Amino acid sequence: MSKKLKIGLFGFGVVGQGLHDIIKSQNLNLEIVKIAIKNPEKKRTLDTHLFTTSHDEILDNPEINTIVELIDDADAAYQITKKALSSGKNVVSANKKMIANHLEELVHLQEEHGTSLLYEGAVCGSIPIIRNLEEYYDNELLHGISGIFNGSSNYILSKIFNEGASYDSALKEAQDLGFAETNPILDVGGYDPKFKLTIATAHAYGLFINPDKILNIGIQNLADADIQYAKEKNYKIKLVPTTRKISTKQVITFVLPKFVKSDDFLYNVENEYNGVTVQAAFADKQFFFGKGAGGHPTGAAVLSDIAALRYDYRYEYKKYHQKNGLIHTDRVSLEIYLRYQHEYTLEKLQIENISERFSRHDYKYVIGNVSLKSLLENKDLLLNKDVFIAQTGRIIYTEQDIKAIAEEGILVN
Ligand SMILES: NC(=O)C1=CN([C@@H]2O[C@H](COP(=O)(O)OP(=O)(O)OC[C@H]3O[C@@H](n4cnc5c(N)ncnc54)[C@H](OP(=O)(O)O)[C@@H]3O)[C@@H](O)[C@H]2O)C=CC1
Ligand SMILES: N[C@@H](CC=O)C(=O)O
Repeated sequence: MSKKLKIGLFGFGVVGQGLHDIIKSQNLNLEIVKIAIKNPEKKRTLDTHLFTTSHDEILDNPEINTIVELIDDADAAYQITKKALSSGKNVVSANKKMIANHLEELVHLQEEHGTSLLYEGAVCGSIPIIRNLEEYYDNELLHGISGIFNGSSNYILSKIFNEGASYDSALKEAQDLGFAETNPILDVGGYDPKFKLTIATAHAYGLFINPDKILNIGIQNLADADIQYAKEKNYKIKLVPTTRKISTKQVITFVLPKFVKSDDFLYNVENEYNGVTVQAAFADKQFFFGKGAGGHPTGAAVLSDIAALRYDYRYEYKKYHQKNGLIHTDRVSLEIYLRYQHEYTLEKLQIENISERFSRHDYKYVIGNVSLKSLLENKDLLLNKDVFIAQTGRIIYTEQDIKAIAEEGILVN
């Protein structure tokens, strides 16, 4: 018989309410004892006695054995999670920013206190990618993961490409539908998919990478000229995070808009749907597809984690404990499309091997190669409204680069 879960829920917004809807529609061996919210004046759909603004009223309640953390404040979420794990309560969270920024510490806290932190809902909503990476793929065989990890930016891109909508109206719709983060720059600026990529990389390769060391360029500078360029070539633009093993010991990571061709799985992933492509040595390409945002899809992933706790499930972080000697490096070049205004941008980024160039007073672009290191070092330049960058999908490195990284042990963790 599975144990009864007595839940303290933090957050009753899009995901908290989505989870509640699912729980009440089923006969599960669990009870939500109390719900913490921020604003006591807000009208609620449940009895007021269930709500509190005091975190400690939940965290110090010995009857509550499980914390479900679904708030939109990463700092407060970190404090809640730390206290809960340290005091013997298991935690389910969907807060990718909090988890990505503190994962290594949270892993140690779980080990120290024999507690469990599960977060399937934090990465690609309803897609069960973390448990698959954790349980199924051996890192020797896993070449890489990439995909669409952010529902809001994909929603915006779908509306722009398929319906000719404006960027601003599509963003407003994504916000109204509850897909966007409270600060939507996290979505459109590629931060949210970067946090998800950080977590996925920990489970894929056992690497805890500081998110600040991962390049994230988003879609906020996308202009009509870029859309027209993509359409003329029959491409769609998608925001694509990538983690890739470039040798037996080296891993690269980045988040960039990408020109996606019609034969790519990602081409038909539209609106708030996400897709994760896993490339493995023998299984070859595999593709996971599902809703990446929204109260019910995310609530379903959170409930799956809650259910797993009834059977004492915990992530083992096997690849981390294997001490596989993998290092995170930025020593590769990427082929990119770069729209720019001033020649200075090309010089500063050190664009090489330019294969295509167009220059008109109001629209200039090149297709060429740039090092990931240079993109990271010049991120401020790339945020300038005059600049838009998209990867073509070609990653360039030589045997010499790989040897040099191995010899120098260059780490960007
Ligand atoms: N929306 C989505 O599709 C998805 C969201 N997530 C993640 O899930 C989490 C929740 O997102 P979402 O439901 O959309 O956010 P919402 O903004 O809809 O809801 C946030 C909830 O958190 C409460 N809250 C905020 N700060 C505090 C605090 N300090 N103490 C107690 N309660 C607090 C708010 O209280 P009040 O009601 O009083 O304002 C509100 O109920 C975020 O981490 C998000 O990144 C993950 C996957 C998908
Ligand atoms: N803002 C996020 C919500 C889910 O993680 C997204 O749009 O994907």
